[in-house]
Amino acid sequence: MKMYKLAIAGGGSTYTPGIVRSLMDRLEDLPLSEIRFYDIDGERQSKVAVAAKAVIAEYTDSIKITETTDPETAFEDADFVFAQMRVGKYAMRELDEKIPLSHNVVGQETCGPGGLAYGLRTIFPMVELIDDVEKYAKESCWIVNYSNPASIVAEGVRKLRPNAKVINICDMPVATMRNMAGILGVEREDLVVDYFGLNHFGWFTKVEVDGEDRLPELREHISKWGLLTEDISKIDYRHADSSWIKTFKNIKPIMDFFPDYIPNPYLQYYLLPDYIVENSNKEHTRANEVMEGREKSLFETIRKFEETGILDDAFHVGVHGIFIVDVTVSIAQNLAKRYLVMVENNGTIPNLPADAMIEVPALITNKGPVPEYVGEIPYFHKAMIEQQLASEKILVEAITEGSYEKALQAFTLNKTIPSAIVAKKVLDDLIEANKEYWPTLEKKYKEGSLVH
Ligand SMILES: NC(=O)c1ccc[n+]([C@@H]2O[C@H](COP(=O)([O-])OP(=O)(O)OC[C@H]3O[C@@H](n4cnc5c(N)ncnc54)[C@H](O)[C@@H]3O)[C@@H](O)[C@H]2O)c1
Ligand SMILES: O=P(O)(O)OC[C@H]1O[C@H](O[C@H]2[C@H](O)[C@@H](O)[C@@H](O)O[C@@H]2CO)[C@H](O)[C@@H](O)[C@@H]1O
Ligand SMILES: [Mn+2]
Repeated sequence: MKMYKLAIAGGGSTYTPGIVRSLMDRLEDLPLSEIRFYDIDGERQSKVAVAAKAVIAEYTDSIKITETTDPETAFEDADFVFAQMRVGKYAMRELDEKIPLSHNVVGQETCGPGGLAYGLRTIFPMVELIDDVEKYAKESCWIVNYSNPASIVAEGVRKLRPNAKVINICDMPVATMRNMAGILGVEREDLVVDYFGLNHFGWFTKVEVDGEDRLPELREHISKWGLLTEDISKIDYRHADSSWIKTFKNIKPIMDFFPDYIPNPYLQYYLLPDYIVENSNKEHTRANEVMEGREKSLFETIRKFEETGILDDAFHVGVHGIFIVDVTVSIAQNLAKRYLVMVENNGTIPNLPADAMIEVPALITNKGPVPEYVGEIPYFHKAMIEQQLASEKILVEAITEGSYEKALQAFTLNKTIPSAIVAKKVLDDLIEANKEYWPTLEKKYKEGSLVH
């Protein structure tokens, strides 16, 4: 039996113990001889590894476990690398959210200026990770990447390391399908969906169960409750925070306006930005909620385990862990299972640029994802996608060319930002906050006098 060596980059992530539990649940499909936890923050890594090891010990003692901050130790001879780095950690996420909000612009970790800022921090570390993996791991090694902002990361990788074996994935579509399945009273695996867009920027165009169109029923439900089960207590606890409840409820106003397709919940930031800002607490954002919630409870669970040997059932698997393992099993066993992932367009959607990194259904094989033909998309969605795509592509050019003007274009083009004046103010504040992380963005031209 083939045994795999797997490394988790960003091993100190709050998601690590849950992902490890998903891996343990699937050992028959993905037998592991080794798991290596790799992080640039050794202290955080070793604390989180306490929990991850305790989870593994519930299943087996035959997996070699390594914790390291050394890329060679992490990736040598590896078969798979899971990437889940948060460059700048929650401290920078908080600024990505609060700086735009201070200018009355959406403050979000992956959408709008916060996402662009996070992208500017993440592309070069991602390229470094790819280079390390290529240097040390097996030639067949795949990087399965969750690191956000996935859309910008995918574009950066496409441009800077076009031949890298990286598959960029996101759990938002599967989480959305989990809610759809709950509403329809079926299993998520029973849904057959069509979907197109960019990451955190797409639409479900078909939802079928056993060949039957269930979109009309979902439309009807959403028009009353949004994309939540009628009984909110049934919701996955990862999504029980008020911000996630509001997010799933906001599918209702979006579909009241545009009932054709079911939007990815993240479209709220582009279609309802003024409403989102009005309803945001500028002093207490999602980063605070996560630090006070998921992160705090993880470290408390670890402390309790170290003191008492009792491991609370805190490492819920959820769709996040299930999905990354499903994708990996499909690669490892060449199953060609159909999942929504990011791929280079190349004609899948003929009326979008061939070099766009789109999110669509694809068959996941050991040679990578093979996208299913989508066909032309309507003008409204095409126009929205192209605006966002341009913002993300120009941002990547800004990084590679070190260009302030291109960064300003990327911010100005983003639909969450009302004008170039606001774009400049937000960008300048973010440059100041990201001094440690961003490449230098040179100004080619002397600044005009109108903008203060
Ligand atoms: N694509 C998706 O749908 C999806 C879903 C959930 C989370 N995520 C992403 O997963 C990541 C982890 O999220 P989290 O909330 O658990 O964050 P976290 O801060 O708890 O964990 C991230 C870890 O990455 C480490 N790190 C930072 N830079 C690194 C580098 N260059 N090399 C190696 N490690 C590095 C940090 O030290 C930290 O331990 C984030 O990027 C988040 O956006 C993506
Ligand atoms: O605000 P956070 O850190 O809680 O979540 C941000 C991430 O949100 C999405 O992932 C969800 C996922 O949809 C859900 O099923 C579950 O696993 O929790 C995740 C975190 O809430 C999104 O897809 C990611 O890109 C975000 O990083
Ligand atoms: Mn995502």
